[in-house]
Amino acid sequence: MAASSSITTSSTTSKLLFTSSSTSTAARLLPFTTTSSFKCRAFHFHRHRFNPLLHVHVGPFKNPRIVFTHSTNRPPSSFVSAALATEASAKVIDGKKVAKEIRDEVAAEVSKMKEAIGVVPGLAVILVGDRKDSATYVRNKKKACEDVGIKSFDARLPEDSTEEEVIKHISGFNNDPAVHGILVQLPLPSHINEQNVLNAVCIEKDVDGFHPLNIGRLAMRGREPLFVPCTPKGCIELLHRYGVVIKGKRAVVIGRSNIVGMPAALLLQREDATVSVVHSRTKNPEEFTREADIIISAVGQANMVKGSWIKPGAVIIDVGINPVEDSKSPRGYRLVGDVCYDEAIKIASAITPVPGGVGPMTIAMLLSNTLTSAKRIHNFK
Ligand SMILES: Nc1nc2c(c(=O)[nH]1)N[C@@H](CN(C=O)c1ccc(C(=O)N[C@@H](CCC(=O)O)C(=O)O)cc1)CN2
Repeated sequence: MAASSSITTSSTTSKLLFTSSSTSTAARLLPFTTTSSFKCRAFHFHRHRFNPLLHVHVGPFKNPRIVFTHSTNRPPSSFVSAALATEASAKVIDGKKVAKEIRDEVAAEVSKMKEAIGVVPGLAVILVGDRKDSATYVRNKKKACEDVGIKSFDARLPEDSTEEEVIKHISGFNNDPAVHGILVQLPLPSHINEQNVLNAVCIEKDVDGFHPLNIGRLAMRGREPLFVPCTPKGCIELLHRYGVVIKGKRAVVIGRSNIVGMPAALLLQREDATVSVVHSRTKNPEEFTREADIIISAVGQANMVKGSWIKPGAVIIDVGINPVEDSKSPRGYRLVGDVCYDEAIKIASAITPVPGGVGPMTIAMLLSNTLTSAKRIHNFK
């Protein structure tokens, strides 16, 4: 296996620029990134600069691929072009497809439960304010519930609602036996204390897994959380379903948000990976990522992770969903991940696309958590 240091970066002092807030889910919640040139150049630059020797490597997915090894000897140009012509690309981890499989599995279980004990799982969603993206996610969650036979309840509260009003709605759902899962769509308007609100959800119905008791249990050896946050759970589920071995591997999580980065790191550790967390204060993050067998990136910086940051054969889970200007797109923008996909696909052994990677898994995991909750509450195996 080629040393990852064979692909170096031009900057020796690079630093992450993303904003790491306790609540943000990376770029889902960030404004547009303006990227004049969206093509990633670092890879091409280094490829030519180092005239790397190329050889075939069989990665975890038995995909023949090209691995770059550092050499000062210039290979014959015909060799280079022949090798480039056969350049293999990473396996694409299809989150949309896996999410559909999970939704089908949940639908079958929901119908079995209804038939056996007459109970229909119920999910309550609280939306405060009128953020368009949040309204879309809530609508998608409602539709996903309908599709699998979960009953959905919702409370839509105005932007200027008080914390007490939000908590009153949570209490109503806490006491409603038809509701097995409760989630408060994030982010909340800035005048509302998110911690107070999340603390008010009873842990038995905390299908988002954001209650401090659930996170605390996730962090402790020998303790089990009642629920695991949906996006990080979706990342691990993708790794499992694609047969990626986690045990004993080096994993790097980029970002330390409460919603994704921090729980993703805890989950990887529970799976016996050796985990590093790279964040906005990390100096030279690429020194960590280049050692990683698995990278989960959740920072919200379009194309921040270059090909040169990636160890050949690594598995990349890209949680970032970043809108970048694109005049050719009808919406005027398109979505890209934190990882420079065009570069990474040539170096990694497997990678999630954006869109269609981790995003759809978030809602599939929510449905699965809601079903688990209803089963637990009604002691249905
Ligand atoms: N209470 C919560 N709030 C938020 C969560 C959460 O898990 N719980 N996560 C995000 C938003 N989110 C769900 O709420 C979410 C984000 C993105 C997707 C998704 O499927 N994305 C698509 C692209 C969609 C598009 O085209 O715009 C994809 O990646 O393919 C689903 C759910 C913040 N808030």
